[in-house]
Amino acid sequence: MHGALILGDGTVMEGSGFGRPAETYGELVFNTGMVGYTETLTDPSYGGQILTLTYPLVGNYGVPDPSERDSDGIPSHFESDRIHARGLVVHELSSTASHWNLSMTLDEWMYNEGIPGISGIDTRALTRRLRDGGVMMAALAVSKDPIDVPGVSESLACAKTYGTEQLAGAASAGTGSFGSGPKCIVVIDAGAKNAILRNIVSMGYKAVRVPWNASIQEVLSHDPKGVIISNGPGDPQMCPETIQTARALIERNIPTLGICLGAQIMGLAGGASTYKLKYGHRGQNKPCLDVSEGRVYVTSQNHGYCIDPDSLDGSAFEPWFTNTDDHTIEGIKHRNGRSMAVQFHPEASPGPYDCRFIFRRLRSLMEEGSTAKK
Ligand SMILES: NC(=O)CC[C@H](N)C(=O)O
Repeated sequence: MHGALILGDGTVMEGSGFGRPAETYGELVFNTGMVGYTETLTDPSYGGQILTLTYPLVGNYGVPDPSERDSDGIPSHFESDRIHARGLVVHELSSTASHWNLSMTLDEWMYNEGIPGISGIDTRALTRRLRDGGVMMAALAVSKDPIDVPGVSESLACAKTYGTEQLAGAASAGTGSFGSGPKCIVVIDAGAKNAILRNIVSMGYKAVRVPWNASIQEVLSHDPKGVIISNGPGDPQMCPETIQTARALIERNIPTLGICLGAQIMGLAGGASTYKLKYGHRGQNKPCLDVSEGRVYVTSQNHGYCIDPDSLDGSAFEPWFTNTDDHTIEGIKHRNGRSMAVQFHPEASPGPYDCRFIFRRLRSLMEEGSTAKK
């Protein structure tokens, strides 16, 4: 099949199409992870984006069975119930996928999900372009017929830009309850990954999922011991309802953990501000320093926005983690110790499990009250 990737700066890259023939538009971002395309593509935080992978060979272990669920009813291998990225750009698509739990190839899965992909692209050269020019809107066209590049470029110029779309609402899976623990943690779902639910259940708590725009009354109606504000796509400033609920949780001293988009929302609720990074952090080996303990963790990340460090002065929060590559803020904690937020992904999936202790910090806060300050 024909495939063309057309960037907002006028660059055109032609390759072979795979997945579903379609034309799609989104913010083009790159991820440096070497594995984990199943989890990455189903991560709702990629809503509104076309994803390119720097690792050169993709698809060689296929895709597991989407219907497999664990005993708590949470999908075993997928981070949500569908692919959220709008398109996929790879260098080489493996033609010989093989794995013990493979149920289909990446090409078949993307076809079934209606998502176009392109291979034969020098994704490392493309990544250098994004690092120099910053993330930009792009079009991906896949067709059995030759691509009308000028026509697609024209449509790209009219496409809605990433930052102006309300993406969290579309990514939010709505209400649900998982696990059977006697006490519950409410997850405000702005596009929550299933790994967040798995971590809650594995701590012996019930996970109660509420929509991204749930009011404080709706959250409190579940009598939660704590609350997690989830990851999700888009600009955090497009989520005023979630920011309002976060502010109410902070005011009530309810143990709360924000993750990625949730961290940015917590920051905004506490009086800090956010800004857009030039090309974001997306990968599985991003080093983060715990500024109070002087310890560095290897973290999984996927974000394009960040909390402004200068705006933390005079806000309810202080810095907790910084990124040792570019010194941006990667975590904040409330000055009263009752709420905290991390920009990276303690739930991993994909990525290292080194930061699962963040969930245990929330548990300490819920179970020991204000003694668990860190
Ligand atoms: N993974 C996330 O939650 C992403 C948060 C936000 N959409 C960003 O890009 O910064």
